[in-house]
Amino acid sequence: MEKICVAVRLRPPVSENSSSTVGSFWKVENNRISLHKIHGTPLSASSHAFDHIFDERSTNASVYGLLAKDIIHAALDGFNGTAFAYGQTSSGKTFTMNGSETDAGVIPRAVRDIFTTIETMSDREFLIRVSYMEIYNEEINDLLVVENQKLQIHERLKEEIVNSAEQVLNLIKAGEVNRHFGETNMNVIESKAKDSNSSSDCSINDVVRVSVLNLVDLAGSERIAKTGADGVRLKEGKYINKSLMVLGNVINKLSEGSKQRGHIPYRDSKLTRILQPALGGNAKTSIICTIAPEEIHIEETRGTLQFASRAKRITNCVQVNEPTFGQTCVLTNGILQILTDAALLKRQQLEIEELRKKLQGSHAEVLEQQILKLRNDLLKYEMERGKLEMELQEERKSRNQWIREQQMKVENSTTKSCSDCGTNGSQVHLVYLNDR
Ligand SMILES: Nc1ncnc2c1ncn2[C@@H]1O[C@H](COP(=O)(O)OP(=O)(O)OP(=O)(O)O)[C@@H](O)[C@H]1O
Repeated sequence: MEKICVAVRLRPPVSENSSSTVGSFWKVENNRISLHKIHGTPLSASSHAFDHIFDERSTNASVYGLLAKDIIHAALDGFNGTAFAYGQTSSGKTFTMNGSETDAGVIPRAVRDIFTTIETMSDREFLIRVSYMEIYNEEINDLLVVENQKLQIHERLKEEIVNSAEQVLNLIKAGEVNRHFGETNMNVIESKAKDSNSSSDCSINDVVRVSVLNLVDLAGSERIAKTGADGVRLKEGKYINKSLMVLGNVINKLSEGSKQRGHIPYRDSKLTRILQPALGGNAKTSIICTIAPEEIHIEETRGTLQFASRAKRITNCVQVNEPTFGQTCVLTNGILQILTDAALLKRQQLEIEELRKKLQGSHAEVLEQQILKLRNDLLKYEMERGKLEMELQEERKSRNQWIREQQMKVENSTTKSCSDCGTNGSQVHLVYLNDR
């Protein structure tokens, strides 16, 4: 059992003067953030402690080091991992996940870290697959394939096999063009110990570890209220809010004690279905909640801090994704399942049945083709035979005709020369005919 790691990051004020003209401000002390009255005491109801708090001077490097690095390294060891940013619009989610020109965010740092770490892990070989998608208006769009739009949760996203950080970053850049709002970036990491061919038995070295790493940049949670959106934006806001509302509900439920919690509504939104392993499931998870320091955002910030406090109470059940004795892992659409003995047996029976059907099918097909070929050959021979028979009859006719002519000639000449030589005319015919 492992608690979700939750941090809060305060972005710098938009204008230098904005914080000095207000009556209250957020103060960061160690791992605690509190709302203070100017020249006054902290408001006790607005004081929260988290795993980490990053003030306005923090860098993406420090956020990555304290919040994401462990998850990325654990993913390379076979654990599922998720890191996502949550917060109101313009509070710094994209700055944290993607970064800026001068300060790369969690995603590019993670991608680079994955490949540099793999270099050092000389005892294992890795297969890294990347998919990149967004959830927009409660629909899943594949950002790597423009035609793959409005996918169902069970439909496969394109997974690109990659072998360098640059390749992944280029894919993200290309996918960015197709993007609307909220998105999920998913890396599937598969690894196997090297030199595992020593025995024909399934040794521990043959075990493949498959882990899924989700790096998620969520949309802002309050578009309708703050932007006065209408039309398409209103629809977007409605769906984005639905995803985030369900995410809030799931976190609320999970934060309650296991006895009270009851049904967890993961299935109520695409986002929570995808994040299910990260929330109360088998994954190491970090959430970075971004907040704005300005007084006009105090209510939103309170909401974000409440979300963060609840998330902090969630425990996940984290285990490495490799089959233990009697178990096998299968990966379907990025969701990893570990099969028990019974499930494995059933699966194998189905596979055998399927193979048998295929085998029977293919055998019958081969026989049918052979029969068809034999039939064709037979037909061909019969036609040839008919043709030859006709030719033979023609031949016989013309020979008989020729024989008759020769007989007549012979008879004539015999009558004429019989008295000269006394030769038997029929003998000449026979020899001639045999020579033709
Ligand atoms: N920690 C930070 N340090 C410096 N600048 C920041 C920081 N956080 C945010 N900013 C700046 O604040 C602005 C808004 O941030 P950002 O776009 O990341 O917000 P967001 O939460 O992703 O918004 P949205 O929900 O609209 O996508 C950007 O100009 C960004 O560069």
